[in-house]
Amino acid sequence: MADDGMLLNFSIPDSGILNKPQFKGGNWKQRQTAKKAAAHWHTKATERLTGVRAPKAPLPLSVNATDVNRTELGPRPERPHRSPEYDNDRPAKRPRVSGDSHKKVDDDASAADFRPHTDANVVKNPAAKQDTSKGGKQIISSLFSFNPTSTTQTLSTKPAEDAPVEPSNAPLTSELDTFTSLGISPTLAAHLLKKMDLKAPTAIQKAAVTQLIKDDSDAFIQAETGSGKTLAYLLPIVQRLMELSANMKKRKVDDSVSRDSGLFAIILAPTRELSKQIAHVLDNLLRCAHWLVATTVIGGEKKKSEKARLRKGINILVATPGRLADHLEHTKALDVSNVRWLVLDEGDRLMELGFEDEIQKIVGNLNLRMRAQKDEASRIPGLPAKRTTVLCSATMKLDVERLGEISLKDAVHIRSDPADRTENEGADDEDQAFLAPAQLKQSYAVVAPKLRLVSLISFLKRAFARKGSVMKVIVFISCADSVDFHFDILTSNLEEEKVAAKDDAKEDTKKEDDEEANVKKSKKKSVVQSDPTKIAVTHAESPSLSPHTHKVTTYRLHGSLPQSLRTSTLAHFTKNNEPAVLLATDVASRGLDLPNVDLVVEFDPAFAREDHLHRIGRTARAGRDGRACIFLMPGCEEGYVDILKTDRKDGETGIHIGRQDAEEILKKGLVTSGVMKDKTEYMEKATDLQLAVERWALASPARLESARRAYQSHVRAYATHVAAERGYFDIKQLHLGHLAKAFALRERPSGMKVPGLRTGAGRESKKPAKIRGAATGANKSAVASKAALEDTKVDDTEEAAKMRKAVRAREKFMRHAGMADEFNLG
Ligand SMILES: Nc1ncnc2c1ncn2[C@@H]1O[C@H](COP(=O)(O)OP(=O)(O)OP(=O)(O)O)[C@@H](O)[C@H]1O
Repeated sequence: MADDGMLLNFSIPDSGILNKPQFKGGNWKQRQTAKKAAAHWHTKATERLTGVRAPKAPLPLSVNATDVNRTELGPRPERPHRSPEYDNDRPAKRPRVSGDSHKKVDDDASAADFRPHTDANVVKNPAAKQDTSKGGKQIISSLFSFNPTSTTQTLSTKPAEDAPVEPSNAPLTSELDTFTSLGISPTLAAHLLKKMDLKAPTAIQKAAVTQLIKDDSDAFIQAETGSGKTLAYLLPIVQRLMELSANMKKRKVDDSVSRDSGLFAIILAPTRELSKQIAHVLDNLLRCAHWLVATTVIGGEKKKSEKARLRKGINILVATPGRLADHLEHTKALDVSNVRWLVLDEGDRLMELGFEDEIQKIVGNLNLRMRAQKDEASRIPGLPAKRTTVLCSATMKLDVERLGEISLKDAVHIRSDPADRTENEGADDEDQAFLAPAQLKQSYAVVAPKLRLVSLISFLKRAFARKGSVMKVIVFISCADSVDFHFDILTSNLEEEKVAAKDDAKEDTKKEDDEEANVKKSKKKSVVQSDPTKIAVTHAESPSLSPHTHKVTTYRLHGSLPQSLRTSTLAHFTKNNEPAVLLATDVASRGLDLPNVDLVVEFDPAFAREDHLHRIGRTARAGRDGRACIFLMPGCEEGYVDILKTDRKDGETGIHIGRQDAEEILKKGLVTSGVMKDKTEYMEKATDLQLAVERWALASPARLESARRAYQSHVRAYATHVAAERGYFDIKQLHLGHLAKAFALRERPSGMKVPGLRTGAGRESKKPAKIRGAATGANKSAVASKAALEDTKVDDTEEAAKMRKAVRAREKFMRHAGMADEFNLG
C-alpha cells in the first residue's frame, strides 16, 4: 500500500521523549558536570529530531507539543548566531575615527581603545578587549592604534650641524687668565691646580673673584649652569680669610685665625643636597688653610649634633634657611656678630620655596648683632666693617628682586665678561646670563601618551647599548610617586614577564573562553618580583636596560626619601664608574654637580622654562659635552619647542633642536640587530614589552597600587605648569585613558581608587576638587597665557602675579601630594 498522503499525527509527551537520567555516585561537582553534559546532549538530540532550536536557558530536558506545533506557524525568529568569542570581541562603543580619540578627555578614552581590531590597527594583541579574568574590567588596548598624530610632523627640521660649538662655560684659555691674576694667593692657586685640578678660572669666576676681593660691595651673580659659580663666591671668601689670618700673624695680635675666632661667613642654599655639595667644595678648598673650619646645618640632620659642632667653634657655615633660623633662635653658641659674608645661593629657588620669612629673620639678626658689635669695639682687627651679601640667581625676575630688596644694598651686578664670551649676541639683556650652555646638544621626542613608557625604555636601552658611549643619564620625572613606579619597572626582570605573556598568548588562542583556566594560569605564571616601593632600595641593576656586555644600574631620588638615603644614593651614583641612570624629581635639578652626566632626559617636561634650563644644565658642565632630550606629546605640547628654541640665539633661526619620533626611538632601541625582519617588527617588540609591563603590574596588588598612585600624581603634577606655559601643557587636552597605559594600567581612569590617597583622576565630574580647580584654572590661564605669550608688552607686575599664582599652585600640589619635603625645607 502506498503511503502517499498518509499523515503521522502524534504529539510528544510533556515529559519528553527521552528520559531524564539519574546521576548517582561521585562528588557534587562530578554529578553537576555529568548532569550538564547530559542536558546538553539531550537538547541537541531533541533539536535534531524536531528541527527547532531550544532557547538557551533554562535548559529544557524535553520539547513539548506546543513547540512542535509552532513549526507549522513558521519558525520562531532566531537570534543571530554568536560565536563564543563574540562577547569579548564586541566593541563596547561605536568606534571613533582615528585622530578623534585625543579630543575626549575622560575615562571614555579607555573605552575608545577597545574597538574591533583590523590588521591596520592591531599588530599583535588580538583586539583591544576587555579582560575580566583578573577580576574587575580591564582594557587591553593596542599600542599603535588611535594615537594622536603630530602637528609638526611635516615641518622639516634643519639637519644637525656638525660644526663644533665653542663651549660657553669652560675655563678661560688665555694665558693671562690665571687665578693669581685675579688676586688669589699663590698658595691657594697652587692648591687649586695641584689638588683640585683647576688650571684657569671660568668667565664668571674671573668677574666675581676680581670684584669680591677688591671691595666690600654687595653683589648679584648671574651665570649659566655649570659655569663654576660655587667657586666664584667661595674663592674670594677663603682668600680674604686667609689674608686676615696672615695679617693677624704679622701684627702678632694673636696667633692666627682659628675655629674659636668666630663665624665669618654663612652660605645659604635651598636644598640639603646643594648645601652638602657646597660644603664638600669648601672642605676641599680649606685643605690649604686647615685652621679654618666649616660645617653644615641642614634640615633632616640631628639638631643635637649640629649644636655640639657649633659649640666647638666654626668659621664658615653652610645652611638651609629653615634650620639656620631655628639655630639662631635656640642655639646660644651660635654667635653671628662676626659674620662679614652672607651668600644666598640659588636665590630664585630660595624664594620659590617660600624661604622669604626665614631669610628676612636671618638678615635682621645679622644686622642686629653687627650693630651691637660696633658699639663694643671688639671687632677682630682687619675684619671688614661692612658685611658683603652675595646673591646668586639664574634670573633677575620677580621674587629675586624682592630677595634683593631684603638682603642687598647698592649691589654690583656680576656676569661673565662679554669679552670672554662671543655667544648670546641676540639674547635679551635680562636673560642673557641664563641660557643653556652653547655646547649642549638638545633634542625633543614626540611620543604619544600610550607609547611613553615603552619609548622611555627603548630610549634608555639605546643610550646604554654601547659600553662607554653614555655613562650617566638623569631622567627627570614630575613627582615622587612616578619616580618610584618607573624605578620598580626598570629594576624588574621584564624578560620573564615577556615569556609569560607569550605563553599566555598561545594558550589564549586555544581556550579563549575558559575563564577559570585563565585565572589559574595568570596566578601560576606571574613572576612575582620583589614588592615595589621598598623605600630602602634606591638603586638596583636594571635588567631591561643592561645589554649582554655590561650592567646598567638604576637609581631613584626624590624628596619623600629619608635624608640619609638621599645622601647615600647621590654619593653612590656619583662614585659609580659603571653606566647608571638616575630617576629623579626636580630635587636633583638645581645646583647639583654630578660628574660625567652625558645625557639628561626630561621624561616629564619641567614646570617652567627656568626649571628646564636647570635640569638640562646637569650635563655639559664646565665646558664638557652633553645631550638633553625632552619628551613631548603630539598636539599642544609640540608648541613648547618654540620656547626651547628661544633659549639661545644662533643667527636668525634660533638654536637647532633635533627631533625624534616614537617610531624611530622604538626601532633603534628595540630592534637591536639593526635590521628589521619586517616593517612591524618594532611594533611587535614594543607590544611585547608593554604586555610584559602590564603583566608585571598585575602580578601584585602593591604594584598596581603603585602604578595608580603614580598615574594620579602625574596628572596632578601636570596641572601645575606655570601659567605662561599652560597653553602648551593643557590638562584638558591630556588623554587620560591613553596615559593610563603608560602607567601599565588596564583600568578606566575613573575607576581607580588608591587607598588613603587621591580618588578618581578621570572623568571630570568625578575629579577631586584639586584637579577640577586646576583644570579649570589651567583652562582659563591657557587663554591668558597664550595672550601673554603673544603680547610682548605684558608688564612685569602682571607676569609677576601669574608666576606667583603658578608657584602657589605648585606649592599646593606639593603639599597635597605629600611632597612638602621635596625641597628639603630645612
Ligand atoms: N675653573 C674651573 N676649571 C675647571 N672646572 C671648574 C672650574 N670651576 C668649577 N669647575 C667645575 O665645574 C663644575 C660646575 O661647577 P659649579 O657647580 O660651581 O657650577 P654652577 O655654576 O654653580 O652650576 P649650577 O648653576 O648648575 O649650580 C664643577 O664640577 C666644578 O668642579
